[in-house]
Amino acid sequence: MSAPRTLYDKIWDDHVVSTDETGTCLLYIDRHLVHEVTSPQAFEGLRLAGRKVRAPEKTLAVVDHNVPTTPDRHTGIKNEESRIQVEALAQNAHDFGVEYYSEKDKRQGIVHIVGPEQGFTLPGMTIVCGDSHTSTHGAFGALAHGIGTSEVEHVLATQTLVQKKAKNMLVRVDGQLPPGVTAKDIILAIIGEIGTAGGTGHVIEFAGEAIRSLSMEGRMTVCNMTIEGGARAGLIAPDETTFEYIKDKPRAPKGKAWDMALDYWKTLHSDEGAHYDRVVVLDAANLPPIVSWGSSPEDVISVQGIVPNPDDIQDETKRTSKWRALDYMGLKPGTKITDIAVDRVFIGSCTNGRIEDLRAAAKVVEGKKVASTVSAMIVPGSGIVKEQAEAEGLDKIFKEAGFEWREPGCSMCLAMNDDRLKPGERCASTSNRNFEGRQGYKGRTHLVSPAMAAAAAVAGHFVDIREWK
Ligand SMILES: CC(C)[C@H](C(=O)O)[C@@H](O)C(=O)O
Ligand code: SF4
Repeated sequence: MSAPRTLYDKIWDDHVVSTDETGTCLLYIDRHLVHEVTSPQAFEGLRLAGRKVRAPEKTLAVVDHNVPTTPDRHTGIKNEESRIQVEALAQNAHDFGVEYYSEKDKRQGIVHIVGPEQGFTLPGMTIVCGDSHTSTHGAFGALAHGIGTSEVEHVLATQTLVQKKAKNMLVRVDGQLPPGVTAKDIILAIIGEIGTAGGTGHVIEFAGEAIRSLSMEGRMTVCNMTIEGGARAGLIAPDETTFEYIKDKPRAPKGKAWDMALDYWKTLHSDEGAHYDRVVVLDAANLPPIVSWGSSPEDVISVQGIVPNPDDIQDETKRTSKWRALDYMGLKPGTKITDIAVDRVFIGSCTNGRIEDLRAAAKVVEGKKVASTVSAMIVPGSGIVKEQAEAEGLDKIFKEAGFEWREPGCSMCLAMNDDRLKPGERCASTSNRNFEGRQGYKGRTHLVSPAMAAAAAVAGHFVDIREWK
């Protein structure tokens, strides 16, 4: 009998092409997702070296960060820099024979939402993208890494990646989530617990009853933010929920190929007794809805809590940095979270821009109105999500409540397109990053779940979704 292995060990072993004397490996890459921000120099490198893309059929390109999300976007991109990046990807995809979803394609959207919904993301695969939130795809039991631009070029040219193996970490979330508490709250709580460096050097496998009970959308939310916890990647073993999600997706294996794939996928779980270098255990039943108060995703607290006092922190560097965060956020220690008023609400991003997220938000706002002091928008994560939401009438619910209903893209998750906060504006956001300037110069971000963001839009301040009527 061979030694028991973790899910990470298994996928790793199945993809190692060669190992050198230092332990550095060449890994075979099954899928490569490409967006406009991190690919122009990579394609240029290929061009200069006279190289081709090694496996165009394993590569998929889509624009997301720079595309406008306003209904008039078919008239073209006004911002010069954004337009150049988007045009470059279109040209590169054409020149190198890579499938490409432009902003006019219904399948366009945020790269990490598009991959899974096309069945491009499958269990057991190695998946890369020049984007840190590639960890999202780990929800399918795929080993999914974010990579840099020079690595994008390497993968385009060779379909391999140079990697050293990371350590194994297990995060087990036992029990069942209480009503009103979501996958977003799970991952925010985990990051609050382990800190933004907590996963450094590790691949995190998420397991336990609460994780198993999550839908694929919820699992993607959890794996998406693994990167905010410092880990190389996040993983969840595939199960019936996974297979059910994948089954009819356009690029999923069909017929005999499906049966064979399923046989393999069912072996993709950690063996009994497999070794983890670190184990963290949380109890889902104790989790509240969570709100971030500072400028790091580890700065989190229960919605029933108060803004903490940095003076209670022993470590001086940390104390100074948390004071700075409070100053940036315009908050005082002791303020009740539910007394914090918001100016903007953003529901979208690769963390929470999927259909289930929009359903959760719509349920909260149905028949209600966005507060007069708040400007709020919903940005579906992809054209497919948008179409599904419209088929269910969610767009009407949102529009009647006073939300803007936008076209798909990264939007206000990061200030790289026209959607951004003005200096001093405070936003309840379903995205994943809250560092200074992330959503716009001097903008203030509070990370929350879709239901919590929706409730804040209506109330004008944070409210405990568990008490929502
Ligand atoms: C622009 C891109 C390289 C970046 C990332 O890698 O994550 C972006 O998606 C982000 O979320 O900050
Ligand atoms: S939605 Fe945000 S986090 Fe996701 S890829 Fe786009 S910018 Fe990055």
